[in-house]
Parts: sequence; structure tokens; C-alpha cells
Amino acid sequence: MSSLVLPKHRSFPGVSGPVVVVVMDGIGVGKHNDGNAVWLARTPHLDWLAVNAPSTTLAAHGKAAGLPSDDDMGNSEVGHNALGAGRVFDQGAKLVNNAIADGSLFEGEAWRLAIARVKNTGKPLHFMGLLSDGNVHSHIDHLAAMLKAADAVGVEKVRIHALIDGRDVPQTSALTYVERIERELAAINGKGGRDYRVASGGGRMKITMDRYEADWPMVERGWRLHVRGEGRGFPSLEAAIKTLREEDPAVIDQNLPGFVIVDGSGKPVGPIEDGSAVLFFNFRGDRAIEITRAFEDPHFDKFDRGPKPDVFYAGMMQYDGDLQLPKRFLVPPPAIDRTLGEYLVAAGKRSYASSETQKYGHVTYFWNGNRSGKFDDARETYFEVPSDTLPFEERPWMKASEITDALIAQLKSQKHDFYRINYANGDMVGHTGVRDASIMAVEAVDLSIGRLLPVVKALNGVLLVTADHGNADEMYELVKKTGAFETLADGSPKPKTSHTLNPVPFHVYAPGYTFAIDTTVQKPGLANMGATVLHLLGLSAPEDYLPSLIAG
Ligand SMILES: O=C(O)[C@H](O)COP(=O)(O)O
Ligand SMILES: [Mn+2]
Ligand SMILES: [Mn+2]
Repeated sequence: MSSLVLPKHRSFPGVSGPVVVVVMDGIGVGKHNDGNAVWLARTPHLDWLAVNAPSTTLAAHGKAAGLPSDDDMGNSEVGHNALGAGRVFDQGAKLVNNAIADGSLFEGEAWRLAIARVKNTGKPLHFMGLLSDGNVHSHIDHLAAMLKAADAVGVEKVRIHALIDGRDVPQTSALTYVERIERELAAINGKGGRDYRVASGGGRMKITMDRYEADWPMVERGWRLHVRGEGRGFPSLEAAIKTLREEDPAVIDQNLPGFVIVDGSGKPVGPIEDGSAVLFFNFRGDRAIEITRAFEDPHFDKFDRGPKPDVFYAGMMQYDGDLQLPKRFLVPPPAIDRTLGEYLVAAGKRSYASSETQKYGHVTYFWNGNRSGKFDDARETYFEVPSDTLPFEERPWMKASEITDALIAQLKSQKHDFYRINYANGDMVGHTGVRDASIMAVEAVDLSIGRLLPVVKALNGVLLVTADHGNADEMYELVKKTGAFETLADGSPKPKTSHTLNPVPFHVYAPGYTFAIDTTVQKPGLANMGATVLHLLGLSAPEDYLPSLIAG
């Protein structure tokens, strides 16, 4: 293993104050139009930085973030991994594609044990996960490939627990995926001897996919539906979605209430019982960890699980390498090593990381290459501000002020060398599809940045302002070919809830220093952040890190 001790930077001794990175989650640089909440927002500080601070934009999606193609929008996981790791790693979406294409997924131990379990017991093989092609947490192609493979090896009974998306894909697109999966199931069942069906479901922001322990009752609701078969019954996934939409025409997919599928006599078709196997087919960890804990932790106390079924459980990936969660997984996760955080600890530098609950793991766990622990308790301080648990469009300022208060106090204490924070607003409010609330969200971030500027200046520090991917920069869906707004039946623009393909800003606020952007850097992207921070701290980056964005 190469040494973690880095030599001094060849020409720069390091700034005399702190280096601060602000990640404005979901604030990209998009077209100037009526759907761009970032452009529409009144942002005097970001505007000032764009004119007066060395600035550029960074690629934050597709291959620059380790995703299969440049049609893949960026997301928090891949974005923070790139920011914190100094290099681009092939990410879950791509690794799973490869493992399916070369067959290694089906040769792995987890798959073989799952199949063996259900063949021995005659119980169903359960697939749980996000039913869409968003490619952020999951991809429906992966599920389809596994269904075919299960059929090919003679698995008779399959049950699917479908989390409905509308957050990484258009806001009411669920039936597209329902139609696809029902087609796959019908093709398998049609040959005879198979009983493959959907067993339960619900909107991903209502059940199962909580993250960072923001809302355990969400996971409990999912557990009751998937495992115990307790919930409102419908004859099919399609009937459930259509009825729930009729009852509440304003509901968008991510917020659909949970349900179970029942047979003619009203009995749930697929509770998860002893002897079965459960494969959670999401590859991304943040929203997979809690349900995984419910399945695996013998001392689980976050809600009353009732009698825990004796099942074989595996995730698509291992979601947390430190905690070994889950123990079994279908595809090995990216081996993200030698992250910025680890190098800083080895260099004796002290770091502070903070956000509110919704993004807390982004600046800790994702930033550190999907490790939940610290590298060094003495040199690292992490601080979480509890997030609201109400709809974010109702509080678009979220906890930006509290994160800023804490950061300013820490900066003034002069205890740390490197600070990183994430403002969740642009992203979490952007995902609601409410444009006007998103404008306020961006303004709240700008206000907070305005408070940081004089503090950083007084300490002779440097503030780097960037984002992990776009979101609030496109609040209306665009017609691909023309770039015009898509419209709803009443002619109004169709709200967009997902991330964007846009680049993100990068500003270097460094009063008293004469930094310039290094314009020779090819295709600057998020993964250039690692070397940039090391440079500013007077350290030379490891050879395989992408170069610093600052000249010199
Ligand atoms: O999990 C989510 O909320 C979305 O799927 C992606 O958003 P994030 O990547 O910004 O967390
Ligand atoms: Mn994000
Ligand atoms: Mn997001």
C-alpha cells in the first residue's frame, strides 16, 4: 500500500486560514428560463462570486461521476464520492450492469445461496427495490435480468415488493414501469409452472427508503406491508396506483401510500415468511441501510418488527463496508480507498463536516467512500443538525441557518484546518417539484453563503463553493428534442422532480490571495476537488488524483 503521508506542495505553502468547502446540494447551472429556480432566485452573494471570484463549472454527471453513460444525471452518492475521493470510480449502476453482462452476479455466492434456499424450502424468492430506470438507487433492467435468471434455474415462486419512484424519473411515470414488469412476469408465468407476482408497494418517500435515520416510521410502514402483508389490499399494482391517484389527483408517485396485493379472498399474496430469500435490488446505500438493518440486526430496536422471519437476505451491494451491511451482497461495491479525509488525518490536519440529517451522511459516509466511521476521532468532528420531517416545500429554508451558525462558531474557534458542509435546500425542495419553494430554497443558501464570506475573510481562509449535481436549475420537464417546457393537460408546465444533467458552479473565494483557475485542466469535474483542497492546504496530491483546479 502506498504511504498516506503526502509531500508538501511543490510551490504553495498552504493558506494561513481554513479551507472551507460548501456543497450546495442540487444547485446546478442551467438554461436561463422560467423553470430555473437557481437563475430566478435573488442570489446577490452567488452573483458576486461569479463575477469577482475565480470561477468555472464542473461536470457532475455521467462518466465524469463514474456512471454508465452521459445520459445519467448525477446524484449525491456519486457526486460526494467524487468530491471526497479525488478520482472517479465506476459506480454501482455500472458495476451491476457489468456483473449482469458477464454473468458474475449469478455466479456469486449470494445469488447461489438465495436460489438454494428457496429451492429447498419451496418458499418464494422476494425482490424488493425501487421500480424505475432512474439509475440512482436501482434500475428496472437489473430486476428484469434477475427474474429471467431465477426462472432459468427453476425458481417457481417470486414476489416483488415495488417501491414507486417519481423522484429520479418523471413525477407520475409509475405505470410505465408497472407495465414493463407485468410484461416480464406474464412472459415467465405464461410458460407454465411459475408463480411470479407483485406482492406490495408504495411511494418511496412514504415507505421503506428512509435515510440517515430521519424517519424510522417510514421503514416500519414498509416492513408491515412487505413482511407482514398488513395494509390496504388491491388486486394488482396497476389497480393500486390508479385507485390511489383517483382518490387524490394531486399525489405524485413518490408520495403514494403503501399497499399490499391480495388474492380473490382478500389474502395478501406475498408476506415474507420463514424459509424465503429476500434480495434488495437497490445498489445505493443511504436509503437501503435502514430496511437492511431491520432484516439483519438481531438487536434491532427502532420499531417492533413482530416475529422476525428467518430469511436469507442480501443486498444488491454492500451498503456500508465498515458495518458490513448487509453481510451478503450480489455485487461488490466500488473499492473507494485513500480518500481526502484519510490523507488529511495522516497529514495531521483537522476536519469538520456538517449538514442536516437529510444530507448528513453525504458529507460523512459518501464523502469518505461509503464508510460510516471516522478515520480518526481526535482529528475529525462531525455535526448533524436534525432535519424537519414535514414536506420541505413548506419550509424551504430547511436548516441552512443552523448549519451556518454551527459552522461559523467552529470557524471562529479555529480548531480545524478543513471544513465541509452541505446545504440540502436546492435538492430536497427541488425534488418536490414546487418551483416557487425552490426559488426560496436557493435564496436561503445564498443568504447563508453571504454570512460565511466575512468570517472566512477575517480568518484569511478560502471558501470553495460548489454543488454535487443539478436539480433546482430545472423545475419543469423539457421536451428532449426542442428544449421547450413539457405541459400538463391544462397547458401549465409539467413540474420536474428529478436531478439534471447540468454542470455545477465552482467559485474560489480567497480574499488576499491571487489564485486563478487552472484552465489547462481537461474536463474539470467534481473529482478534481480532492487535489484542490490538498493544494490549498499546501500538500501535493497523490499521483492518481485528478489535478487541482487552481493554477500554480
Ligand atoms: O434519494 C433521493 O432523494 C434521490 O433519489 C436522489 O437525491 P440525492 O442523490 O440528491 O440524494
Ligand atoms: Mn445531492
Ligand atoms: Mn437529490
